[in-house]
This record gives sequence, C-alpha cells and structure tokens, in this order.
Amino acid sequence: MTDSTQPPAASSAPGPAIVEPAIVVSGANKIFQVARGAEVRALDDINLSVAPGEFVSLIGPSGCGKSTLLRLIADLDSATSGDITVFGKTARQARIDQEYGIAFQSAGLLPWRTVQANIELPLELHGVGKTERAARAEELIELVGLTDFRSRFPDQLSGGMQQRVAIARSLAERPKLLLMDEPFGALDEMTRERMQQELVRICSETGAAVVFVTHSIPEAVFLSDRVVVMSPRPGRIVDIVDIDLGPGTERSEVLRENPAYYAGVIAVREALHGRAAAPLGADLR
Ligand SMILES: Nc1ncnc2c1ncn2[C@@H]1O[C@H](COP(=O)(O)OP(=O)(O)OP(=O)(O)O)[C@@H](O)[C@H]1O
Repeated sequence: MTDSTQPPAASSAPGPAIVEPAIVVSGANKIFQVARGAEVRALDDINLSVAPGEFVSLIGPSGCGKSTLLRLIADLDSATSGDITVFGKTARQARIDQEYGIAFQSAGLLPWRTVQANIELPLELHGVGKTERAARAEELIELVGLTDFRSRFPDQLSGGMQQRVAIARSLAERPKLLLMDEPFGALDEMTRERMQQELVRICSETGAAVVFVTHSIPEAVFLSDRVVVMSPRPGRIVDIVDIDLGPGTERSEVLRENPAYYAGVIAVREALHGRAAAPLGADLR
C-alpha cells in the first residue's frame, strides 16, 4: 500500500525526476500539558504535504491550532506524535540547515539597527562576510522597494514598511520555504492589499513555497494555490480548497473582481461555516 502523505521513494530507474515535497506532515498530534495535569489537545491527526513553490494558507477559528502547526514545522515546538519533514529532513535538521525563513505578525526588527543591518542580521549570524552581506541586502532592499530607506531605523518606518523589512530579512538566506504567521494582521486594509500583491511578486521571483496563517478568507484566496481549512480545537483539517483561477490568470488587483476569485472565497467560506453560510454562491461560478 502506498502512503500519499510521504514523498516518493528514490529510484535508480530512469523516469520523471522525483520532486521532493517542501513539507510533509504525517499524523501529527499536539497535546499541551497545562496546570494540575490537565491537557489541551491542540492538533488532531494532521496530514499535509506542500509542494516546492506552492502557496498554502491555513485558516480556521481562533485557537484551532494554526500557529501551533506552523511552530511544529519550524521546530519551535515538537509534535506529541506523528512525523514532520521539511525538504526530506527532520524539522530539527531543517531548522539547523536554515531551510526556511520565518515572518510573524510583529515584524520583530531590532530597533537599534538600520533597515540594511536588520536584513543582514541572519547572514551576520551565520558568518557571511561584510561585502557579500551588503550585496545581498542591497538586492533585497530593492526587491521590497525600500531603496530610499536603507539607512532608516524601524521606528522611522510605517507598519507596512517594517513588514517589508521583515520579509526581506526572512528571504536573506534564499530559503526555498517561507513560514508566515499573520504577517499582515496589524496593517490597514489598503496597505495589507499592497503587501499581498508584493508577496505574490516576491514569491514568483524567488520560487519559494509558503505556508501562510491568516484569519482573512479574501487574503487566503488571493494568495494561495490551496487553502487548508481547520476545525475548532482540537484542530483537524476539514477541507483543502484548491484555488483554481483558470489558466494564465495573474494575481493582480483585478483578480479581486474576478468571478473565479469570488468562487474561491465562497468555497472557503462554505468549508469554514457550512454550506448555509454562503447564499451568494449559486450564480457566481
Ligand atoms: N504553550 C502552550 N501551552 C498550552 N496551551 C497552548 C500553548 N500554545 C497554544 N496553546 C493552546 O493550543 C490551542 C491552539 O493555539 P494556537 O495559537 O495554535 O491557535 P491559532 O489557531 O493560531 O489561534 P489564533 O487564530 O487565535 O492565533 C489554543 O487552545 C491555545 O490556547
């Protein structure tokens, strides 16, 4: 019997190249031990595979375990049972090998370092030389559109700009995977939409896979190839919605007025709340 949650086994026979999944989560459970021997069952039998370059969002009610799942993948916490691999390595080895970049809701910049110095930080920590660091920071500053702000300090930037610095920093080591936990949650709606657009552009330029936690259905649909819908705690995957925008459809501003986008929003909404929650759906596909 084959197990579809696992990457295919290596073979010496000629044939199509085997593509290693970016992430494989198999049968992951997480139980937190809390005061006086009580337990919080946060995740229940999570099975998920993310392909290289794929954009996957996690959505679900507050407390359903989205951040916990991301933290297990990032090896910031460990599963009670089950397996997690990142590019075929254990989560721990992937963390040691810096296989991914992380960006969370608070930008988490060091206030005493300039934009450039914040972006260079992971490279500095890993012993990359000054010239190479500066060259890489320069590329990233351009990528996130902060050329005129490289010498500013975080408190001299808007929230959106700080998030762009955090994203640039998460890309510093050219990760093939980005783990993002509500990175735009604190931004106003217009800045948020601009940042979503920016992230789509950055991902298409870098080819990075992304796992993105959000509370926003439109954000998940705008960004994602697939949206993973989770149940209230204990978090289970109740549905995985493929966002099919049709061939050649660009994820640009006009997408927000596209019927295929509305159909995606309705499909995710139905998966979250049940069919009765989406009466608009019938004539939009
Ligand atoms: N360190 C911990 N100790 C005990 N319980 C925890 C711990 N971390 C998370 N939990 C519990 O696990 C459950 C899942 O939490 P988690 O933060 O992953 O949810 P979430 O879906 O990301 O929530 P939100 O959308 O509100 O950010 C919650 O009930 C939370 O209280």
